[in-house]
Amino acid sequence: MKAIPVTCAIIIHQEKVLVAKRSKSMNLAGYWEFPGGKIEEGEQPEGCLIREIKEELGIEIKIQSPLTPSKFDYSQGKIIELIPFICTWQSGEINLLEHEIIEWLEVGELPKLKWAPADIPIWMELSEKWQAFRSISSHKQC
Ligand SMILES: Nc1nc2c([nH]c(=O)n2[C@H]2C[C@H](O)[C@@H](COP(=O)(O)OP(=O)(O)OP(=O)(O)O)O2)c(=O)[nH]1
Repeated sequence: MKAIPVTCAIIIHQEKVLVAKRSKSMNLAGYWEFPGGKIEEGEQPEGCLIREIKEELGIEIKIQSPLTPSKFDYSQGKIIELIPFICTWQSGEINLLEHEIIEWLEVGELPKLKWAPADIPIWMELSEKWQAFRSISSHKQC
């Protein structure tokens, strides 16, 4: 069965990570994820992610580096291949256009969330590599 490619953004700002809770209108409601979405035909993963983050959060991001994709079989033939990228916040103000809430968390707080299953290997890899990414600089000033 072919996996559905979905990109997601690990947005790092001031040594914290943005996490988003899926809203009632979404599939997997109530689960936490890294924002992003499905790659459309003819799209590259990076272009997809920039588009999705603008659509979901209303901000511009800069893609910094990829992490390892994670495949999860949600059953009934629905396999998601989640393709993560470390990103920084370039410009714009966050506006929740799809998610219920977002939080900025320290990496050590990530295990406490009820995660969409495909995301678990991704935040684990992020935790392992955190020293390399924690101080990644953002153009966005608070
Ligand atoms: N954006 C995003 N989606 C994720 C993550 N983890 C995870 O399992 N998913 C799943 C949820 C969805 O089934 C799919 C992404 O679809 P989407 O958010 O673009 O669109 P959707 O709600 O209409 O999806 P669907 O109802 O067709 O499944 O990937 C994640 O970290 N970010």
